Amino acid sequence: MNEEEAVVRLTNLTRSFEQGGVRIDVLRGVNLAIRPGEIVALLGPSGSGKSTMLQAVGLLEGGFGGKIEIAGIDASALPTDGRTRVRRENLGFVYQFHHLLPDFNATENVVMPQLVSGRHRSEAETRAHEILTALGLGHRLTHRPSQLSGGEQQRVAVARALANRPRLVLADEPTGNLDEHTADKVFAEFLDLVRGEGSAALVATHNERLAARMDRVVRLHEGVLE
Ligand SMILES: Nc1ncnc2c1ncn2[C@@H]1O[C@H](COP(=O)(O)OP(=O)(O)OP(=O)(O)O)[C@@H](O)[C@H]1O
Repeated sequence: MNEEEAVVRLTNLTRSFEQGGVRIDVLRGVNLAIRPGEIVALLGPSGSGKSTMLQAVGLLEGGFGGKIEIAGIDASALPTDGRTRVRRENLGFVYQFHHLLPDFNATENVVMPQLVSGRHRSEAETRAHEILTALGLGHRLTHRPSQLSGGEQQRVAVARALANRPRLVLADEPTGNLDEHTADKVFAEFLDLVRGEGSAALVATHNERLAARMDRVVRLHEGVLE
């Protein structure tokens, strides 16, 4: 893979935390490159640093050593506003808990990030309806999160993450809060949608079964990928 090809390229990524005078080296030199459209499972035991790694790639926090390139841009070298722009233009996020805005309905939750990115409202609404319908929520467009089931809430969160057609979706246990049957269904829909949109994804999970459905599996062990 040449430099231009990677959606994300991590080179010697490190992160340490200090707590009560004790230093923990969570990431000790992580290297990873993800191709456009490639869906990668990130496995590792609890506390191995999966969320920390996603935070690094998501440009959500500082304090990391090494290099984080997103779509060929060295984001680790950018000031905060530059990182925000790279994040908005390239990344979508799905978390274990949906983090939807409680006072806004499903459509509005999916419209919001598009408005922030400068899309016109009518276009954003069309896109929200298209993507929510693709996820089987055509009959739930005006429901608020509290009026939706857990699986439906998580589908709205998936729609929100994909709304801006991100090059890379970052997902942290995206179905970890759902029962097994619903998790399997929502996860299959998530994968279909990501594949259909041609986005790449990095998905942290404990679930080997879900991991096996992705294109590649990487494992965090003692601060490095194996
Ligand atoms: N802000 C912080 N301050 C101190 N330690 C932290 C901080 N954030 C994370 N850690 C530590 O870093 C380690 C990795 O945490 P992280 O949440 O990345 O693991 P994880 O693999 O995502 O775990 P899980 O699967 O349980 O979600 C843990 O030991 C955690 O306690």
